[in-house]
Amino acid sequence: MLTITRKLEFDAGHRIPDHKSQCRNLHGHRYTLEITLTGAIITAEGNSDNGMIMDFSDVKTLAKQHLVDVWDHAFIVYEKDTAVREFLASLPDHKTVVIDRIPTVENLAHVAFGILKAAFTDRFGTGLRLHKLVLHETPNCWAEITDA
Ligand SMILES: Nc1nc2c(c(=O)[nH]1)N=C([C@H](O)[C@H](O)COP(=O)(O)OP(=O)(O)OP(=O)(O)O)CN2
Ligand SMILES: [Zn+2]
Repeated sequence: MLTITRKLEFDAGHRIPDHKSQCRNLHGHRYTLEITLTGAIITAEGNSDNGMIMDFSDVKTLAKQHLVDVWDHAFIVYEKDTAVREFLASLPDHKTVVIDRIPTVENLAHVAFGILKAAFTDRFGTGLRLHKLVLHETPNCWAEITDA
């Protein structure tokens, strides 16, 4: 299978409320996101995308629009983490993203995959689709999710 991969980075805060150790504290990461796409190579003479599955700059634009700019410098909080949600709500104009699961790297990868799958699927009528997403929480810890 032929794939292309675009890497992007963003910063976000989170906590894992039930964690046995340090991760129950409010803290943040510089996340690294790798988006792997597959699809037919575009063949359209004279077209800027000719010979590409998708222009890397367009991958970046779409990923920023749907995910990266939404999560960058946000605090990502579990909807049932009431104490933190109330605290964040008390801060004027705070950028908060509420998700329906604990923001572990596994769950963030799952949520990100759903968002980006919808954004990329068959955008050009070439069978374009999100094949794989890798989300690094630290240089040593990451989750990978592949289209079933
Ligand atoms: N399976 C998971 N385990 C842990 C997660 C997670 O999302 N999924 N998250 C954390 C912490 O939030 C943190 O992101 C990881 O902290 P840590 O283990 O300290 O990672 P480091 O890379 O900084 O570890 P070093 O020992 O310094 O290499 C914890 N567990
Ligand atoms: Zn963490």
